[in-house]
Amino acid sequence: MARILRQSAQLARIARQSQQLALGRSLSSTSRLARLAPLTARHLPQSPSRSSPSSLRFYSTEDPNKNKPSDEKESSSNNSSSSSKNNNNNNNNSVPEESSDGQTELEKTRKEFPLPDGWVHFTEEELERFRQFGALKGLPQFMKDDLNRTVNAIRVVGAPDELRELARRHPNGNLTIGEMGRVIRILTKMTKRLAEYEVTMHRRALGRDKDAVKSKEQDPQGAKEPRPEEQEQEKEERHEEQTKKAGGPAAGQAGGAGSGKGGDGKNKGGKESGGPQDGGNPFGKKWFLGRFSTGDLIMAAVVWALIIPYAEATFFGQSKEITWQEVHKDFLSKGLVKKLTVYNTGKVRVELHQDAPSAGGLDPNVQYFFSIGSVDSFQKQLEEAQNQLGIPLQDRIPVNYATEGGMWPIIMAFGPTLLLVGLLMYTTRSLGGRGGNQMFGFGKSKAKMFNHESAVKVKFSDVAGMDEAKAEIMEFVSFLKTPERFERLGAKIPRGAILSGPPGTGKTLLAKATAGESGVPFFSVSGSEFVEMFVGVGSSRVRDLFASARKNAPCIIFIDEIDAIGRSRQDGSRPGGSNDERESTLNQILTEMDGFNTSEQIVVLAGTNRADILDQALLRPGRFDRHIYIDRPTMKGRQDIFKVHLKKIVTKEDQEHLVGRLSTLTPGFSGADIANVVNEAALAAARVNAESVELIHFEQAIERVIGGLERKSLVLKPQEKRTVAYHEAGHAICGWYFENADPLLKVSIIPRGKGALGYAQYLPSGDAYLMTVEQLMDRMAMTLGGRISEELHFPTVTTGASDDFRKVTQMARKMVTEWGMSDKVGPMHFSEDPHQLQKPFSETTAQAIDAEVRRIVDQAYAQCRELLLAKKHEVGLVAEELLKKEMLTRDDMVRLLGKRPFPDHQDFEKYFGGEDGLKKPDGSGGQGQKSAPPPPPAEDAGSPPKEQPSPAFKEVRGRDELR
Ligand SMILES: Nc1ncnc2c1ncn2[C@@H]1O[C@H](COP(=O)(O)OP(=O)(O)OP(=O)(O)O)[C@@H](O)[C@H]1O
Repeated sequence: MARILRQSAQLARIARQSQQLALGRSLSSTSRLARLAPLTARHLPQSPSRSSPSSLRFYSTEDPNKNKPSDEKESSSNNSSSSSKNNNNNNNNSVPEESSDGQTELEKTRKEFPLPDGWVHFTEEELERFRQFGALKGLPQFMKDDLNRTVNAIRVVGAPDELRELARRHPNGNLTIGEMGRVIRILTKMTKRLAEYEVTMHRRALGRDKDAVKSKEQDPQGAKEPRPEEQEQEKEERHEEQTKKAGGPAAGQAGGAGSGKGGDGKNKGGKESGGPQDGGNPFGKKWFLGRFSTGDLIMAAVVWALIIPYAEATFFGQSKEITWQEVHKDFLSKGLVKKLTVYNTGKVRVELHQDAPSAGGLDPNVQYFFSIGSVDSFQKQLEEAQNQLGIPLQDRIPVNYATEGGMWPIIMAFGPTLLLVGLLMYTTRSLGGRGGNQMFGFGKSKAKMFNHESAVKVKFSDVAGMDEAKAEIMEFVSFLKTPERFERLGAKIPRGAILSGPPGTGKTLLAKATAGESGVPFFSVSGSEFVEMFVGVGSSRVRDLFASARKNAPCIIFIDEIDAIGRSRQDGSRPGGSNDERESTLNQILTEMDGFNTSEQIVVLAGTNRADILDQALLRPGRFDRHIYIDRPTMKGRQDIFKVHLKKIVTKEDQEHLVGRLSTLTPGFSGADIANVVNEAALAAARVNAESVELIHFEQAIERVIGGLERKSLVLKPQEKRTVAYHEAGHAICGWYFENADPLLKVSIIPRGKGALGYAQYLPSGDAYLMTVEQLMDRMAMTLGGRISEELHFPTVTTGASDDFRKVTQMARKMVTEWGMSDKVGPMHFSEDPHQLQKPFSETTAQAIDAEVRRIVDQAYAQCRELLLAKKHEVGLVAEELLKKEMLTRDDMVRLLGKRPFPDHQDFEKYFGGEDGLKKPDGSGGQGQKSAPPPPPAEDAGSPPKEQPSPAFKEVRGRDELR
């Protein structure tokens, strides 16, 4: 009961605060909670004992004054009033006093607040006990005040009988969860009633203030010495004012002299702000629940249930530990013991008969207990003692067994569940992100928004070598900047553009530059970020993305790698094709793009390497109206891109010549490759502590980008090295003597990258877009040069030519099936589709194709063998030199073989000094300059068939390929 009353103290405070709120005071719920918490937490460390008192000793169901004569009753009442006043001189709220008509103020007020059904008035003894708790050392003053106010208020308004019954049933505070719920309900009722009471008292006090002010005005001379209560009142006002100054919760209340007995909630300055204007109840159920959520109440109840038992032990448990001998001698032998309760903690509580304290000269307020070793030994001892005392069997002392520390069973039973629920709530909130209205925020778009002022600094000048694409996309910029220019003439602005092309060609860069130029927000998201394992998340993210975009219009949305979601919906037949989640995401994009009108000024750009697999619905006019294909840069484009990136590094090389030479060396390179080469060159220079980046560093970088790292640790056996040298020499001789072969730059037997034991580098004749049959035949013959050289110089052949055969066969097959270069098969195109089960040609055609492919390869073989037989000596020369030097440049070749019998192409002549060595136009450089590599294999699945034969970047594979 004491505990429950303590809770009422909190409730009183809440009620009072509620009243303050109603009067215009602001008191946040956090401060309320902050004030609730110390009530329990601050006092725990002071607990010397944890035993609980028997509530029966403090409370009874009957009013102790009930059977007393009325004058005695009144005096009792008055005594307790005065005692309460003495105990707490701040206790100026609702302390009933005797009125002139003989009725106590308490009785009068009680009449105004008739008890509802099931409510009782607490006895003075019960209330007094509660006040004692307030007087305990260590309790902060504000809590003591609250407690006293609550006691006084409860004294008038009463409390549900259930509360008393609960307290009686559970003196140790071990409530079940169901009972805790009941307590919450009871407390809610009490709070409401207490609040009503305080408001009434407050109104009454206000009325008295007004009267007092009036009488003062009438009798200005009649200032009297203030009564003690008034002095106390003023004292409290001063205290409140100080609190206000210190930023306390009672802000906004004007100070001033008040008169009359009073409620704490009285408006001391006579100035009421925001108070209830009418007679209605400002603390109606709705209001109450609005201020204190169910969560707050449950929290309070849980804290109460878990912590209060300790507080109770601290403040109420005037307990005394005694020994078994004392129990035997002073209690059992005198027959004072009514019951013994054994707790799981090894303590036994001694419950005495009602009249035992007086009979045995004991303090009735002390709870006695003793410790036992084990339950068995205790039972034995007790039995022996009772036998010894000759207590008859029927009068033996009953022994109870109970669990102490009410919180532990609850924690053990409900702790894990509560923890789980708490964790779940926490995760929900923290993952919920903005708004948190969607489960875990999965449905939130992951698009990053760049603000033009901060993040997107890219301009069109940073994007080199794609003039047509830039011009095309410029229109979007003008639309975002000056939409009226287009709308005036009734033109509809394209809603979006698909930027497609091989990887690293600057699609993202172009989109960023568009945002940078137009100066609008830029939402960047990758198609794969819409994909989640949960169905519906993708479309939800699309919705969220477009909703954010609408809020920030005008703006640009850029969806990179849109093929992750925009793949054709008919592709279900393909492995891993049909996917409901992907399709619903795509549908949502289609819907959103239809949903905004052209005046909304949202431009959607999308980047992909696989425009060919996109759904047709995405590509139709009205959605992605523009298709901008961004190819690998041309010679001019590469020069421009090199210029952009060279600006960022320190080099003293002649810019014009450097750019030209590097661009010549890098046909087929994308913008990203070029950026990488420049960066690698700077790193190479830094590695050797060079002052600036030189040409050699660039060429090393190109070689590294193409061929991978040199593998110095890979040591070949002498015979293997010899085979590799003759193999590479075969390629080099072919490249030197076939007219249509690409000019040779370098031949090496230093292993590089993955599996390449040696390689020959050639420079393809510029940006070749077309190839003749002769070029193809020479290239095939040159590719077969390695194996044929092995045949001619060794008794056996090796596995090293496998990759060469693959390339040759592929070229020959394409000549027959795609390029119409076979008379027998004719001008036909049979594309190879690995997913098609049936070939798109008859068996006869298949045989014809096979025969033609074989014929072409045989022809190339014969052509190569003929040359290498004729140049067997030269092959030997080059191979032996290679074995000596491991790497030969074009100069070495000229030295060994003389000038190449055919002129080289223009760019090669210009930047590599033709056959006279690697001289720059100004005469510098020349001898000793390392040559550069060819472009990387141009096998891009998404680009239109640019079926140039892959460059002869030789890979000699090891034996493991056979496994
Ligand atoms: N035309 C260009 N001008 C200047 N730099 C370029 C150009 N193209 C590419 N780059 C460089 O390459 C980098 C990568 O380019 P970007 O990310 O735009 O390629 P992408 O086409 O979007 O590639 P992917 O298709 O793989 O996403 C850029 O950051 C830039 O440094």
